[in-house]
Amino acid sequence: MRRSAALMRRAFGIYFGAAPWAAVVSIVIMVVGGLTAVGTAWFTRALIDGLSANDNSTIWLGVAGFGGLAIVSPLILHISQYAQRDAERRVTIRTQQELFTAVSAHPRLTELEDSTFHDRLRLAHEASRFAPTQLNSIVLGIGQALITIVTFGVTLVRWSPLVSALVLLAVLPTLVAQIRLARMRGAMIERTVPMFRRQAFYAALLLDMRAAKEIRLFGLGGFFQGRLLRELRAAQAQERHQDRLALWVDSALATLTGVVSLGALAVFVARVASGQGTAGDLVVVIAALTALQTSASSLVRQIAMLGETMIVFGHYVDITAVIRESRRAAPLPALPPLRQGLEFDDVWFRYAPEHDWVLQGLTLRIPSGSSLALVGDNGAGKSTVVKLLCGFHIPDKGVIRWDGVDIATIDPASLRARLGATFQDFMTYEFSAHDNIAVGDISALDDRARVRAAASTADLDSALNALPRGYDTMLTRAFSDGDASGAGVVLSGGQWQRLALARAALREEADMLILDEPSSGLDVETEHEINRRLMSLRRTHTSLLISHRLNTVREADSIAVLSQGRILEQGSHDELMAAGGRYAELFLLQASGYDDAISTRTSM
Ligand SMILES: Nc1ncnc2c1ncn2[C@@H]1O[C@H](COP(=O)(O)OP(=O)(O)OP(=O)(O)O)[C@@H](O)[C@H]1O
Repeated sequence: MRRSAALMRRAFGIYFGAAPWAAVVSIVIMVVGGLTAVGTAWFTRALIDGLSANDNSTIWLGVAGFGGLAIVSPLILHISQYAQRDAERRVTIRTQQELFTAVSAHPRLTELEDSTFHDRLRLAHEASRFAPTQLNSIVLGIGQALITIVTFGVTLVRWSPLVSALVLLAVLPTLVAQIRLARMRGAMIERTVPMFRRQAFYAALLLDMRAAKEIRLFGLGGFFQGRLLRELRAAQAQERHQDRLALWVDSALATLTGVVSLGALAVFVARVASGQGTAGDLVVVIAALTALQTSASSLVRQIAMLGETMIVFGHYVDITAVIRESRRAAPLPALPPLRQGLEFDDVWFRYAPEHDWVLQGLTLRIPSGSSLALVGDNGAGKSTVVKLLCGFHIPDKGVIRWDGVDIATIDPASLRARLGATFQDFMTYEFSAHDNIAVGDISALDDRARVRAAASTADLDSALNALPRGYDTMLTRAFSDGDASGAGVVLSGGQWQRLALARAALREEADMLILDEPSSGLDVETEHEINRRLMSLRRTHTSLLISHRLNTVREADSIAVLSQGRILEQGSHDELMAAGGRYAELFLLQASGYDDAISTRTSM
């Protein structure tokens, strides 16, 4: 009950805050609308009785009142529709802003990688678009139905309290049934969310430009479409089952209330026939019975919808609670510039309790101003080290220290402001080339010189200048953003990689540079050139470099080999080669590939 009250308060807070005028208009309309039905009945009665009694003043009262309502009622309908739609637009802006602030407010990735969280997020997203407005309409609808019920109820009670009580009691079973049906529907909505989410995933996949090549080459269109339809059918089957149940229950209960109303009508007709009322009275009674029946069933339906909408809106409120929690929480301390170094101290980590350990007692130190290269087999945990360093996850055991301070205890945003990074799975945004680089440090959005300098560091400046609209060229063909020339281009894989490097280079003030596989897609010449430029960047920064191409890591101050979640060996290139361990083995294996190629060429 307390939760329901809190949800209602929140919904009204959003609605009244976003569209106060629409809120006031809708309340006025609710009252006027609630009185319209009884007004129409009473003016009709005046008209009929005036005509029967040849009483001109009563006739004119009936005509004026009836005519006035005939004009006002449609007007009310139009104004209320306008107010409702305008409120919807304003509420959507507010809720979208709130919802996405909440999503971005999650400082770690742990929750975002949880499928249950995504199910709730989908419900919250749906609720954000309709729930506050719908809850407001429902409450107003309930108010309107109650006004109609009370006004007609008073009329009927004057005629026969017993029959009136029976008519109202007949609504009770419907009320109970509708509340149960609403709960079942709420549970059904929660059950079908994963199916609709999958269906949306397949739909997005079938429309995704990046997936288009593989879908066509491997002939996956029909296969994905089949899966999409399978999810949709499964979800719809649950909806259909629920709708059928509601149909049976609603039909049975509607018949019951219909029979009761019919009985009540028979009683009143008999009374008028025996001279205990006028024809006009009978009109009012018929109108009252009809209005009571429709208002009561509308009331019941609104109460049921209230329950269903609150279940969905509850997810919105829970998801956005993170905003208020983060406002209430004491601010975490900010991180000072790196002076001594960064240290992983016996760090253990796994992505979920049911998963295997990825890091098993990792101990590693990167002194300030030095460069450390991390190498190791696929799946050894190198990118995981980067994610922990960026504070996306917190170690299960052990500590990561920045100048001796546990990074789990400081503000993640201040940590990230001190890092420049290129991830292995970097993003390719469907923006212009300029914006694609500027996202690396959004303060550079209007600073063309800084963006160009960063592009130069990644050896990309001349390639971007050569594009049809230079740095303003859209790096996509899916959006034109007002450029009717259709000059959007798609960069090559290596060019994208250089662009991702430019993003990292944009943060020239960052204390630490993290490069996760920065050169895997580069041609040899570019790799050499970029290495040369990055080297100067690395000299001025503390850096962590991850690469499978061991010729790119040999200049690092220290090289650490990661294996089975801990450091197997560490030292300079020369030290590790002299030690003849895993690094030396891998280096010689890669070098022998080049030697074979060279000897094949010279023997030709
Ligand atoms: N988000 C995640 N959720 C669950 N498991 C994950 C996640 N990311 C990585 N893993 C698992 O953690 C292990 C280490 O992955 P990681 O990406 O850190 O390896 P890596 O050394 O960077 O590999 P590569 O050289 O192939 O890039 C892998 O077994 C991987 O399946």
